[in-house]
Amino acid sequence: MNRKSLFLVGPMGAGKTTIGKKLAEICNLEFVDSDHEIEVRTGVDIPYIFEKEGEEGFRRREQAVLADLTTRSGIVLATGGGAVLLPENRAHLSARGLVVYLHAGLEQQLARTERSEHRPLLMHGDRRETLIRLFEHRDPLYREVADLVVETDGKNARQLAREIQDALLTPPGEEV
Ligand SMILES: Nc1ncnc2c1ncn2[C@@H]1O[C@H](COP(=O)(O)OP(=O)(O)O)[C@@H](O)[C@H]1O
Ligand SMILES: O=C(O)C1=C[C@@H](OP(=O)(O)O)[C@@H](O)[C@H](O)C1
Ligand SMILES: [Mg+2]
Repeated sequence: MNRKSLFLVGPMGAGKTTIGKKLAEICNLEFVDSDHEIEVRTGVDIPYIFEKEGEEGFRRREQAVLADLTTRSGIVLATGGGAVLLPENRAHLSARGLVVYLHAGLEQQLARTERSEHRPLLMHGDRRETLIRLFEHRDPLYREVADLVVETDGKNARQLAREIQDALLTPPGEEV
């Protein structure tokens, strides 16, 4: 088994957290979610960090956690949607593991972020406008770091986990 870690990137609602868990399960790897790790390390939730320190404070904490978690081998890491914003994060993601960009169309992003009390960036203003603006800025950054781009529209989490497993973890010589 390839012990290189798998890093999932993509917009809010792409399914990074959900598919990451499934993927880790079927590949027998440890699952880690950077947002969850930030919450464990700080003892508070992400909306609280945004409220007290703004997005800038959250990005500093995210940067520190990613610098640490990307050094680990044999994990599936679900990142947050903004993990690719800082060049240092992109460098770590590219250099230290296999990066999977979970792509989702706007309608899917909208449907899957309907319940987003824990996503501060979607709490105010028009969710559709926000998702469009973020995606225009970030899509090129996701593509820049990706070893593999996976379309998530119309597929369930189990199918997607299998698809990624087949694409990345098939032992050499056993490809069909
Ligand atoms: N492929 C999928 N098909 C249908 N629903 C999905 C899919 N992936 C994720 N979801 C649902 O969308 C919501 C957001 O998923 P989540 O894993 O939190 O996304 P992310 O971590 O990328 O923001 C969750 O309610 C999850 O159950
Ligand atoms: O897109 C973003 O900037 C963010 C995405 C969130 O993670 P998910 O993509 O897992 O929802 C979380 O890190 C934070 O609310 C900011
Ligand atoms: Mg998530």
